[in-house]
Amino acid sequence: MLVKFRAALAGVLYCLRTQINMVIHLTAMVAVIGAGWYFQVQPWEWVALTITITLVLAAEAFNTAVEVTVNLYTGKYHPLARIAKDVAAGAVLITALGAVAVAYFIFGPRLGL
Ligand SMILES: Nc1ncnc2c1ncn2[C@@H]1O[C@H](COP(=O)(O)OP(=O)(O)OP(=O)(O)O)[C@@H](O)[C@H]1O
Repeated sequence: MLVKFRAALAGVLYCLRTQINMVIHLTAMVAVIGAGWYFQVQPWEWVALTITITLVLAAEAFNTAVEVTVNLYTGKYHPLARIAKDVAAGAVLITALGAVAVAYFIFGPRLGL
């Protein structure tokens, strides 16, 4: 069990070491938590923020897994490799847009937007 946990942790650390986007997402997460604390958001809003942040980070991790898997399969240009990576990146984009929407609904009114 501990071995599996260590392997999963190694996967997260790999993402942090190699993916600048993961660092950007984590920075945004810290900013959102700070804003939530500053504006004293409601418990249900913390739930929405937590789910949203988790989705974005998980999507980025899956995106990294897809990239590495495609690179393992081929180092050459292949239309399917492009599609696989583009779709995985698209999944991250979808979660990021959702995160912007959630942030807008929660912080927008407090910022007078
Ligand atoms: N083997 C390939 N064949 C065809 N297109 C590819 C291939 N590898 C990458 N691409 C294209 O280049 C884009 C960027 O690929 P890359 O592997 O650099 O992803 P990335 O998101 O920039 O990853 P990283 O965060 O590691 O830099 C992909 O979204 C895809 O459109």
